[in-house]
Amino acid sequence: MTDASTRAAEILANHRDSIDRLDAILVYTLAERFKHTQAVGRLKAEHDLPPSDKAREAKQIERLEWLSQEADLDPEFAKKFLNFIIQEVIQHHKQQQK
Ligand SMILES: C=C(O[C@@H]1C=C(C(=O)O)C=C[C@H]1O)C(=O)O
Repeated sequence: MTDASTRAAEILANHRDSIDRLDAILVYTLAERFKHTQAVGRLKAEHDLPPSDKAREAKQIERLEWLSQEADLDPEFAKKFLNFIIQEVIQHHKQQQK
């Protein structure tokens, strides 16, 4: 291997280490979020509240748009990602009402 390719392999390994740590943060963050949404689902089931709340979601999407711009993240991707999670949460809430 040349010096340049050895250096490139080191840089790649460092980036991948960081990516692995960030993936762990994402998994723990999502798990923590689902713990809270499960608690919200229990509360909704106990008090006969609907599984979804479109007004709350609209506020979250608006905030996310601003946050993504601040963070230099594609806002369309951020919206798709949040929507994907919220749809999963709503399914959980529907299950909790059965
Ligand atoms: C968690 C809630 O239930 C649903 C899921 C949401 C979410 O995952 O952020 C937001 C709104 C609701 O449609 C809530 O009402 O706060």
